[in-house]
Amino acid sequence: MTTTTASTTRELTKPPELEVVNMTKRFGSMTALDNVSITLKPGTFHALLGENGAGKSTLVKCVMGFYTADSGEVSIDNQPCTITSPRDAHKYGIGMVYQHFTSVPAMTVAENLVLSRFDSSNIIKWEEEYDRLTLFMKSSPFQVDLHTPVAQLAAGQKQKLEILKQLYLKSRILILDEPTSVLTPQEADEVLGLLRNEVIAGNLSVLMISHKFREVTAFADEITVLRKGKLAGHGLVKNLTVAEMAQMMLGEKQEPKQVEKTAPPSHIPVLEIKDIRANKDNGLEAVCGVDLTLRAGEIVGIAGVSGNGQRELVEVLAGQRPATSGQILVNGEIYKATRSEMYKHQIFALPEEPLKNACVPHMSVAENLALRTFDLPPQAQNGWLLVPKLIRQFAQVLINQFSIKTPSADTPVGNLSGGNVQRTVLARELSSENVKLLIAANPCFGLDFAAVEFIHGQMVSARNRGVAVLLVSEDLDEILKLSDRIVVISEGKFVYESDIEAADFVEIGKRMAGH
Ligand SMILES: Nc1ncnc2c1ncn2[C@@H]1O[C@H](COP(=O)(O)OP(=O)(O)OP(=O)(O)O)[C@@H](O)[C@H]1O
Repeated sequence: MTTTTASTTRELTKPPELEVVNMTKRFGSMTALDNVSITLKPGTFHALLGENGAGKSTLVKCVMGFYTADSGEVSIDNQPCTITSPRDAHKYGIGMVYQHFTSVPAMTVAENLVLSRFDSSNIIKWEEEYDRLTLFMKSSPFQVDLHTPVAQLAAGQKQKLEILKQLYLKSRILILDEPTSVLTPQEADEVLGLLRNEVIAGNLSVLMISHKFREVTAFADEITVLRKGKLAGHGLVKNLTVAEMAQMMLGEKQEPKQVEKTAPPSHIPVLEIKDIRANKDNGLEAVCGVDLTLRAGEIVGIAGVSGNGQRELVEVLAGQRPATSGQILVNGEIYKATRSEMYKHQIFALPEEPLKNACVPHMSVAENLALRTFDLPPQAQNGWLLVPKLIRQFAQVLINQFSIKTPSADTPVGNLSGGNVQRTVLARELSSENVKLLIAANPCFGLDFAAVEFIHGQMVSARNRGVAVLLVSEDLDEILKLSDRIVVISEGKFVYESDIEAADFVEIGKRMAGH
């Protein structure tokens, strides 16, 4: 069916069929994608599932022309096509939306849209552009104010802009790589719901990488599952249960193993934050005087939309950013977050963006796993003589225990998939039996469901052993599931606090959105 509307700037023809046939991609001796075929039928919402390292990103990067496949082909409406760059993909109507925003914060929505065009000329006639953009916005499934600088948009609006960019570029096939990881559950539902409406109207096809079964069952028509680089299953969502999808991903049945909290939190304060203030990199205040006491055997969740000061607060606690005023006590002693204090009080931190903040990408998995302990026995003798064999053995235990998918312990950590980098850092930070205070920032970002369950279990077990856990997360569901107490951070201030049983979800959503 072809639909055209004279008053709109969007050509509403049916999207083309995208077919990937027998695609293989190797990295050295490692086969990331092994003879995989997938068909994205016109006007369908298709989810691409798989464990961390299954090959999902490699598949879509081959389709987008970021990588060149070793064999196999892509065809559009049964015509084989050569795609060697995202610009080529765009010619065939294929566009991609990433986990992270790609718009320029200091520029307005209109400027970002015009900038995104591959054919932008050197001279831009703004009046004409605004007329065209206004018409385009009217015909779009959602609207964002054209004159607002991107820096002032909430996360949901920014993600809508990323999608609008693709509609503006007339993409008819949208590839989304975990598009909701930075959104609140309400924002995620809104964005996916609007996309689904476009799919139902026959204006778009969507291929979405996701680890969230809730979103897959609510919005997708069809799934394709990858396992260890191979096609592991395919089917219609309406014919499949979540357990069946999970089984396709893992190759085996997995019963959910929820770790229960065993006792209420103690009254012993471990971390006391008193009127702490800290600046952003640009010198403006990010943390505006916050107070919090975290007790042994307690998980406190700090909820908030990213960019509200939580990253800077975690950096202060982890010794990566100075506080401009205020005081922090750990176990009643003044704490300045030095390495020796962290060691003395057994404080462990899982920062955001672990590849950048907690790993040395060109060093091996084994070396990264040993970063905390390489100079301690038994991995080192006399504090300086490193024993590589023991470092590797120690690494192998953690690789098995945390199911890190890596060709070997000697592979550079920068070559692992996002989820496996995260597992490597978690393995290093959570494996210490002695941890007393754990500070975790978005610990499950990008992890597959089995890994999330495992990490959540580890955090609750740590809590049950008396560890004080500060969980900073943009995933509200995660905070509600794990925390004993919830605090909402907005514009650098704690604007809501409640025991989890008494928490008011509507109020939390409002406070997170800055109301
Ligand atoms: N540039 C690269 N060099 C070497 N190996 C790579 C490279 N990119 C990916 N790999 C490997 O290919 C495999 C598949 O990775 P890919 O990123 O496609 O997985 P994924 O399913 O998207 O995982 P995740 O859910 O963790 O993002 C992994 O084992 C990864 O280590």
